[in-house]
Amino acid sequence: MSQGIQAVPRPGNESVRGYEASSPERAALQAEITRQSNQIVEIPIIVGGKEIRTGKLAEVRCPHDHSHVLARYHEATPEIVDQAVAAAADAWHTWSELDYRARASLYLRMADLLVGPRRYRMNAATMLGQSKTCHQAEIEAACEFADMLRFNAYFLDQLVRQQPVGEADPGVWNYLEYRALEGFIFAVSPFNFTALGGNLAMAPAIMGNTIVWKPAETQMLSAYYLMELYKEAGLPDGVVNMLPGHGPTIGTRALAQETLAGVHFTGSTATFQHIWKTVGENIANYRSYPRVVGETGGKNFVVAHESADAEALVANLIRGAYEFQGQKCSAASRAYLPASMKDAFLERYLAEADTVTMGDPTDFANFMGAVIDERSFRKISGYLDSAREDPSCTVMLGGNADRSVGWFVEPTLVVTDNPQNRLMTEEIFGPVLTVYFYPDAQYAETLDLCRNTSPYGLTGAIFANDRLATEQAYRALRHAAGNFYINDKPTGAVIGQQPFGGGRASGTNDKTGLGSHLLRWTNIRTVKENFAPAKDYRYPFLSA
Ligand SMILES: NC(=O)c1ccc[n+]([C@@H]2O[C@H](COP(=O)([O-])OP(=O)(O)OC[C@H]3O[C@@H](n4cnc5c(N)ncnc54)[C@H](O)[C@@H]3O)[C@@H](O)[C@H]2O)c1
Ligand SMILES: N[C@@H](CCC=O)C(=O)O
Repeated sequence: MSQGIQAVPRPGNESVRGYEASSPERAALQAEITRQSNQIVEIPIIVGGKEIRTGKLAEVRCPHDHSHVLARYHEATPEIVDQAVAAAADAWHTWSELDYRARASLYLRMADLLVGPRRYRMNAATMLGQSKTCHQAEIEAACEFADMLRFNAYFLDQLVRQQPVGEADPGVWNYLEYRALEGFIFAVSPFNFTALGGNLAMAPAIMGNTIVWKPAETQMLSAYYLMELYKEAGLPDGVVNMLPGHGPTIGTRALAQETLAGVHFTGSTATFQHIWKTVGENIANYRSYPRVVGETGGKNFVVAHESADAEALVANLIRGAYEFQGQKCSAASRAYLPASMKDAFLERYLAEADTVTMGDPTDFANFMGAVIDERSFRKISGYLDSAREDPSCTVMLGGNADRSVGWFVEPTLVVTDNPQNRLMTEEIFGPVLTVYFYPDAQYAETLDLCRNTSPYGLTGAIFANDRLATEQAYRALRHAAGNFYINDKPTGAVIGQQPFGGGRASGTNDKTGLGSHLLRWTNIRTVKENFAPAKDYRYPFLSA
């Protein structure tokens, strides 16, 4: 455990670069975008550090230019899942035995590599492959993942220092050992955050666990570069084994393994519920009870009180609803605004939203790119059709989608007079904000309505200047959001500052960015050493 070693330094958050015109970072990023645009990467399966090619290839294309192929990846088969589990088991013997200080040190080095020489590679891959602007890529693929690596090293160090607090009996020494779980962790990541692809594997790995990682199909380019980063930083082979391919094919085989020790998932609620159910059905076949940690969807709200600052409300709704095309689990998706504000709000919102630019995100003039793929495009288009056809809805802005070059969906504002409309209750995962204007006098009822409308509990925000109104919302919405914002957008949580996650249908709320998260990935052993063991079984009351 080496608690005598100097503590891991307390990290700060990595500074976000601005990419202003003629800045050196803009030039460097543009050069890297050009380089990556002019190649097609062949992505292998990586198991035990070895590259495997099945020849069954799938493509990664630019969402904003779907004729542009960026990469081809080899799809894993069920037999390769078995090989990955075996490779993880092999690596476990050395990785889980390694001193925690060595693992922490490796993570700090990895973070420095990421935001140093590999920064533009990760950002460019995220912009091209996931259609993020330079800002959206920078805040997560570079800065957030570096923060995750550094804070996890710090949290690990803090955790192993947590030891029994009771005063030991004379002649006794008690301590805790933070062991790896016995088996492998199945990490499953979504398309929308490169940093999550990283952290879903690397958070359990820092506790000595070894990982079978299944990235999202549409995130494969940045996923591959993450594997390159790990190798370059000196991560031993087999600690993270990457399986590109079809979710259910890989998932079915991985969840059937008797050595499954945990699932670390982020993605949709439906997929997580399926995984949980499968784990439940297989429970008698596992060697231990797998830890199941999952963060899923949201239907995130913004409530404004009549005292709210209208300018701040509009700016934060536009950012919260449309940045990264609304494809954040935290995106503002439903808003409850006072009727007295309606005309002024709409006037300002429409004028501001009219300046929002959409197109190829590698053109630095654009605020938005395209949604991730055809499946997503069709799903969001269905909601736009529903808004147009439903008499309780009026499309005030946008409402159109264009698939001719890329998967583009216009930033959309819908006003509804039915607060139970599906646009107010279901996760859309696209740039669609629906607003319900409530009678000003019904603020308390509206808070109840907001709390009870959706099955999710991820993020939400209150905009108010009146402190009593703020407190009323704080109390009424206590269980409606795991991340609650006051006069701020409900997106953009920062590691170490706003630990992230939600309850209800949104997940297990184990809070990424909080030290206690690592407790889910360790199997603590309590050790009592007795320097003067009893030599007579009789208690004092039995002696003559
Ligand atoms: N709460 C959070 O922190 C958070 C963060 C990011 C994204 N999300 C959510 O993620 C969703 C969007 O991401 P997505 O479209 O990639 O989600 P998704 O559920 O479609 O896919 C997530 C991952 O699960 C895999 N998968 C699918 N079926 C599987 C199966 N049967 N077994 C194992 N793996 C399987 C996919 O291939 C992918 O890697 C949204 O609902 C969003 O809210 C939540
Ligand atoms: N942590 C991110 C959301 C991640 C989900 O997509 C935020 O706070 O906006």
